[in-house]
Amino acid sequence: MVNTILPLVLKEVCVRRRGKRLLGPVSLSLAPGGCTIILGPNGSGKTTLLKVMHGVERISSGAVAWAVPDREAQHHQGYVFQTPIMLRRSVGDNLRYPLQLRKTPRAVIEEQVSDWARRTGLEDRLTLPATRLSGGEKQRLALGRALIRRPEVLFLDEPCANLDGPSTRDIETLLLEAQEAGTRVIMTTHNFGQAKRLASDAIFMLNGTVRESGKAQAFFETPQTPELQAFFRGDIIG
Ligand SMILES: Nc1ncnc2c1ncn2[C@@H]1O[C@H](COP(=O)(O)OP(=O)(O)OP(=O)(O)O)[C@@H](O)[C@H]1O
Repeated sequence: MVNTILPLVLKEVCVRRRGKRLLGPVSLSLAPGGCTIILGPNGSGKTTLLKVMHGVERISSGAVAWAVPDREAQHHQGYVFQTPIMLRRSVGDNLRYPLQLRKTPRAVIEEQVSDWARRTGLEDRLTLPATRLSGGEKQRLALGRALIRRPEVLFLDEPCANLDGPSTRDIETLLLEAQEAGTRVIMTTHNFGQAKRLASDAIFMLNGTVRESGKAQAFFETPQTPELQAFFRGDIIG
């Protein structure tokens, strides 16, 4: 059992594909606690950065290091995609699966599944095939399935991109509860309102690099670079 897998430190990380630099050089450090929001125009490298941090995008140069060996750090992370990926099983089995992989005792699994079904508002959907859920329900299930393992770090790529107001609020409530329970959240979004509601700190990506970053209040109220000022005005940049 580890105390913490954080900080996560990226040093001069670059990702190149077919001679084109998609990311970098990026250097940053993420300490425990809070929610980091990654903002930036389409194609600025937000998803690539998130995947590099999660260890599923090969880096071309630089270094990515957790406080513990990578294999150990992997066990304490979750990743939620913009389009939720459902197992072709019932809602309940989707929630059970990550705990079964961990060989959690059956009684504990059932207790956890009913707890997370309640938290995600899916308690009357447990026997339904997950593929039949609505978009908002699927995303709540994807989040519940990630959080049921109590990850120390949770990465989310635009989790509310296709959701309406109430569904977005449900996801944000779950994320705030997760933070209170000790999960470090790192998330991309195009929604400024959501970014302000959730961020304790923020990163602005442009052309594959971090153009500006800082604590949420200063970042949103007094952006320093002309590019972030223009982005907040709604100008087309990049
Ligand atoms: N495997 C790949 N091979 C080649 N190019 C790629 C690959 N993955 C991403 N790209 C390119 O890298 C750049 C950054 O993509 P990325 O998805 O990280 O941006 P993003 O900021 O998340 O964009 P969006 O807001 O549209 O989701 C884009 O130009 C994209 O086309």
